Amino acid sequence: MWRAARSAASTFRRFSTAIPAPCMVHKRGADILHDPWFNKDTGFPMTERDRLGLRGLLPPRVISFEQQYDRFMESFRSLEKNTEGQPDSVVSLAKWRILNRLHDRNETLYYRVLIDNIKDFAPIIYTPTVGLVCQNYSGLFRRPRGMYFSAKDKGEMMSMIFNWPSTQVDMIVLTDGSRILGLGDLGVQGIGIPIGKLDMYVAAAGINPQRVLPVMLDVGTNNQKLLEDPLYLGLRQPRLEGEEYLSIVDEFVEAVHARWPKAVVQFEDFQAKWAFETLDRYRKKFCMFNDDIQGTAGVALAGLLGTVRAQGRPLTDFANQKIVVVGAGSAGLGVLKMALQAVSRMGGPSADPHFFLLDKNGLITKDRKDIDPAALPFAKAHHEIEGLGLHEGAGLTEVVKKVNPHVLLGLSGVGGIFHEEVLRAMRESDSVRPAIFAMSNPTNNAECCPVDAFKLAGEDIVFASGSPFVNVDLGNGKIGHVNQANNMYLFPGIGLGALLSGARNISDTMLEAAAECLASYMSDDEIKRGILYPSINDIRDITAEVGAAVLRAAVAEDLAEGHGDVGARELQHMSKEETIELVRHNMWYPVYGPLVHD
Ligand SMILES: NC(=O)C1=CN([C@@H]2O[C@H](COP(=O)(O)OP(=O)(O)OC[C@H]3O[C@@H](n4cnc5c(N)ncnc54)[C@H](O)[C@@H]3O)[C@@H](O)[C@H]2O)C=CC1
Ligand SMILES: CC(=O)C(=O)O
Ligand SMILES: [Mg+2]
Repeated sequence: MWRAARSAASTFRRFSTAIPAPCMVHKRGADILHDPWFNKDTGFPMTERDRLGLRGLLPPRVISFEQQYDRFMESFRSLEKNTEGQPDSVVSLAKWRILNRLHDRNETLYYRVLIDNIKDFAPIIYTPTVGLVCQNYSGLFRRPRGMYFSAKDKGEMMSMIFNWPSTQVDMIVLTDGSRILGLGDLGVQGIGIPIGKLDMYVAAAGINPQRVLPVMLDVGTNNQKLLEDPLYLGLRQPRLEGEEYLSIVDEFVEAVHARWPKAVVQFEDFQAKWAFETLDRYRKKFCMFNDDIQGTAGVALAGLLGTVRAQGRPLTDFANQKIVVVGAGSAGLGVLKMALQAVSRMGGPSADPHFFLLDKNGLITKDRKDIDPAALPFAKAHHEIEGLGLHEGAGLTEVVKKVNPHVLLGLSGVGGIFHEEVLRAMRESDSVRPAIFAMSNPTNNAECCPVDAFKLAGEDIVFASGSPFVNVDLGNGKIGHVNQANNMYLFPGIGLGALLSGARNISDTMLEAAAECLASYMSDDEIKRGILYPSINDIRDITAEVGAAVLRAAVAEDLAEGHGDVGARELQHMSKEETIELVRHNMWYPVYGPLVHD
């Protein structure tokens, strides 16, 4: 098992400074064993046991990293076997617990098993299981991870930020818990999302785990069930609104930038109104982005461009694609905004995109009363739809039947909304490869499952979901490929590229560069087979490419101030290959480093 894992690991090792600089430790004895960053469990060599006061605190035999790795994987496989036949949620939480215990105990081993087994473990530490973990957080809570700033901390955040033990923080993922995946307002329990996203940062972008900070901004919750739960761990008050809310976010971002002025901040799973408002408020002021609006947009655009290639059409044909987007929240609107920019680039300012946007009240038109200003650019005018027999508020089935779209894309959070009639209607699509993107998370919130999609919409479709599903056996040796259209393919590279360029802020051009890089990663042969995104096993490789593309875009726009030893001028003179090498070289890789000098 180790041998196989090691060969995958050797791919990663190429990108890293294989032997870490000697890392000396100021702690002694049990304090080292209780510090997951330094702890090697039974792997401490005798010299370190002698000199760090560890003798007698461990059983005498020294076990190698490889043996520890194999032992963990064996326990994991036994757990899988022993929980066979139990409900999915029980099995998933048991798997999460065993990984979380390792995370608490020994970070080096944890991140190594995570990196080497990312395909198996991403669904546990990330979507879908992370959703279940958030829902059950109060019961699962054993020890804290990350930082919690609450409305009660107003006026104190500047000093609180110095309670964080690491001297340097590079990457922060921040949530207020108001829209966790498609699960709604989970209050303080949403902390699981920043933790999972940052685990992906370590695995995919090689951000040093000592330099990441998951943050929960607890401004209350409107989830009545949580407010009534005696074990709920967050503030038991309704959410702050308006200026009161913004003053809390303002205070937090000021505190963070006072201590770590160059940290990149990713806003995650904020309800739409605050997602847009905070992005607007901060994006020109410091290096931040909103993953749900901007990361998702890039991943969706890359997939949409892939569907044009899958039809055997030139990319410029993107401007002619009829795309029905279901869900007009932070993700759906982010996707359409980026798609509109792409259409304008391809077809010029007079380009006329064929986008149809629906929310819970149906098709959005300019006749909509109290229309969300962010949805207005995508609202259909009467003359654009009267020929199709469509109207304000038309339902999804009617829209699909009358539009015959090339693409049906769901970011609604509503499980099963692409029901039988909708999927059957996609058979009449004007595309030779109709595309169905059921992007909502977690699994139960997907707009449809791939088995239904291939069965009802036809075997020639291209399919993508936000959470992982297995490929579909279509019989006769044919496979219906299931893509995972998830922002995990971009946010690690956006964050890493922004960090290593020392970008003052994250521009649209940097985000476009990320999307284009992902779009061009796939070969024509893969695209023809309906494979739009790389295997998650290649996530470090794709992240290196995306990170370098983002970095080059920051340099080209004169936003890069440099990072560490590499200044802005040096970045300007780097070739494409050199930027990729720089990014790879900066990726942290988990190996036990010596804790004492020879
Ligand atoms: N695959 C990925 O990478 C990502 C997936 N998502 C998923 O997208 C979903 C939505 O996220 P946000 O846009 O942030 O949420 P949101 O709450 O801002 O927006 C949801 C939208 O769906 C609409 N909607 C609700 N019920 C509907 C119905 N029956 N028919 C049509 N539209 C309906 C709402 O009116 C709203 O416009 C979530 O499930 C989230 O997990 C979000 C970001 C990234
Ligand atoms: C993937 C993600 O960011 C979401 O579902 O919110
Ligand atoms: Mg999200």
